[in-house]
Amino acid sequence: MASRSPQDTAKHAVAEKAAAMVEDKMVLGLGSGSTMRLTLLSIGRRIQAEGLSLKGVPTSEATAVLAREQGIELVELDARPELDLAFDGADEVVPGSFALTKGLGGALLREKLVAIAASWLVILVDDGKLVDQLGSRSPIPVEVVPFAHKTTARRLAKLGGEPVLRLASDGTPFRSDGGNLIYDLKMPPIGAPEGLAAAIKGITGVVEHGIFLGMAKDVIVGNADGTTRRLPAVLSRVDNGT
Ligand SMILES: O=C(CO)[C@H](O)[C@H](O)COP(=O)(O)O
Repeated sequence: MASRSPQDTAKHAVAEKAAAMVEDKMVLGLGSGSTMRLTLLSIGRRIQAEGLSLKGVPTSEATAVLAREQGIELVELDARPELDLAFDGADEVVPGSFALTKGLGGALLREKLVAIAASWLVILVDDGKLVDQLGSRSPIPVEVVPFAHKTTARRLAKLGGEPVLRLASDGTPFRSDGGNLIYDLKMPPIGAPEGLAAAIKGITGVVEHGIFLGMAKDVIVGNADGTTRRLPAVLSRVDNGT
């Protein structure tokens, strides 16, 4: 077997830890990305070994396919508006506030809808994702409607960053599962994410952005040596965007 990179080791460790939190008959929110993929595989192993009966709301088509393969029954969020537990990855996490950047995988809209519906949102990251301020290692993904998207991008630029239209691997504009476009807003490190989040959301043509505030209840960090640690719980919350 090929040896794992330190980052892969961390992701596997955090996936195992997350899967251990699942209890029989739970309805789960299922995020997207490579860490979630490993988490779904770990949950699948528990389903096989223990016969757990689980339902889940997927946040992307890719997650839907894998979750079904693992034996998780898919349900509509409208049918189960409260989820027992949700797992997701993130692109940046600020320890303490649990402010997050998400959406480099392009699933931020459904991810936010699921995050808001979850009684307990657990974020799963390797420790390279921890930052002092959002915007330090990742742009802020912003999902916009295709109509007049260049005009929307010009308005985004007025917030002080550089919006870059995301392209798919074939060079055409990337489309989200909802058929929208994504601009990656390159910003200097963001001192006050609440203000920026509200300003982005206030631009007509913006569907959603990847700043997640006050949503994560738990952050599990995977380390390169295969251990995991939980970040100390958040004491105060800010607007969760509902
Ligand atoms: O927000 C996301 C997708 O929209 C992912 O959760 C985020 O990009 C982390 O992905 P990975 O686990 O592959 O690093």
